[in-house]
Amino acid sequence: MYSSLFANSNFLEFLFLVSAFEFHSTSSILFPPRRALALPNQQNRKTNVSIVQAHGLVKQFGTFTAIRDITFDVRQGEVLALLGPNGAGKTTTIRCLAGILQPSAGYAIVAGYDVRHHARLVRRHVGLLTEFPGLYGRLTPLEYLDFFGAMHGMSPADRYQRAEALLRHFGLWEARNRRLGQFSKGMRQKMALVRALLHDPQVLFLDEPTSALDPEGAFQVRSAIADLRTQGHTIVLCTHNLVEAELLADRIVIMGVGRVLAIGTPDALRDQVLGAPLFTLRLAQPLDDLASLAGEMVEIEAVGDTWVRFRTTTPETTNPALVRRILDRGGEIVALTEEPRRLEDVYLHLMGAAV
Ligand SMILES: Nc1ncnc2c1ncn2[C@@H]1O[C@H](COP(=O)(O)OP(=O)(O)OP(=O)(O)O)[C@@H](O)[C@H]1O
Repeated sequence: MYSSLFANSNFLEFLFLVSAFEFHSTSSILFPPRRALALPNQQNRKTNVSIVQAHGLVKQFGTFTAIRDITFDVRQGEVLALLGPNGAGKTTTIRCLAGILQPSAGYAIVAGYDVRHHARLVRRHVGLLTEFPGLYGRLTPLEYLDFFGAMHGMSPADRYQRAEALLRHFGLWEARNRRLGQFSKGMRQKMALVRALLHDPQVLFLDEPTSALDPEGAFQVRSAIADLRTQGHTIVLCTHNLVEAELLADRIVIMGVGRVLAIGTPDALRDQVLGAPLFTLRLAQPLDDLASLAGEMVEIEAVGDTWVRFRTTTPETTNPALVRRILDRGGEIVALTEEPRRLEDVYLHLMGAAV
């Protein structure tokens, strides 16, 4: 019976919150009071301060090593996406960072606290949205949030004020008197986001927040995350959706099974894995010295009578100069297009190399 309880993600989430509450209720004298509530429309700023630092994290389950040598940081106000195949260790990584799993080796500092030695403090300062969040279907949104706000040690006035602000922000205020059991999946996921944000956490961990949703629900939740990003929330997002990662994340960590393969902005990953931007220039008529003419300015990948495909790291200055040169020689340009360098190609390339 206990094993089935522990296997239930709702129960784990409940433990997560209760343990945060226990700490708060016994230690409020030792630690400073909560920060003033930040309303959802307040603008936060991006800074270079690392609010999440993972150094050589390892997690073993018995003899099985789920993650090894995981190292990255997340700056304040940054959205970092963890991308990787099934079983790569994304959930294990964020569970270690959220203070739910004890790392087997390495260390991590989250919101100023060591996850190994101050897991409860870490849990108090982070919000976690699990892949399949459970809601209590018989409660209304306000009852539900009031319950979890109390768990976090918030006063009744704070609980109501914060719940109202968040429900309004996420377009759920009109549904405040409906039971959660009547909510659509998109609404439920937004409620789970509201709950994760209720105690104004410094870092938000979102584990595949759109994976179980239909396109409309996924759009709603993605928009909500984009809003949070605009406001400067610090977010770690696990996803399988490359478009979502590119849309929402400042930087992306690509994981192979149990380890980090690459980290960077989408453009930096493209440059790193696929090389410099690639362009194709097409002419109306053949131009005799096209290859030598272009070859002096750019790195040619392929060339024909009426076209040339080339790379350059400085397209802003090099491409106009190349165009001028071709026109001066009497060439007639039909098109100059940039070849798409898709994040999917980066991902597949890295997965192929990692096998
Ligand atoms: N409690 C556990 N006990 C034993 N093995 C576990 C446990 N939790 C996770 N694992 C294993 O660790 C590995 C990484 O799992 P994890 O859930 O972190 O991957 P993931 O990248 O989140 O996968 P997915 O994309 O499928 O959600 C998997 O092989 C998984 O079976």
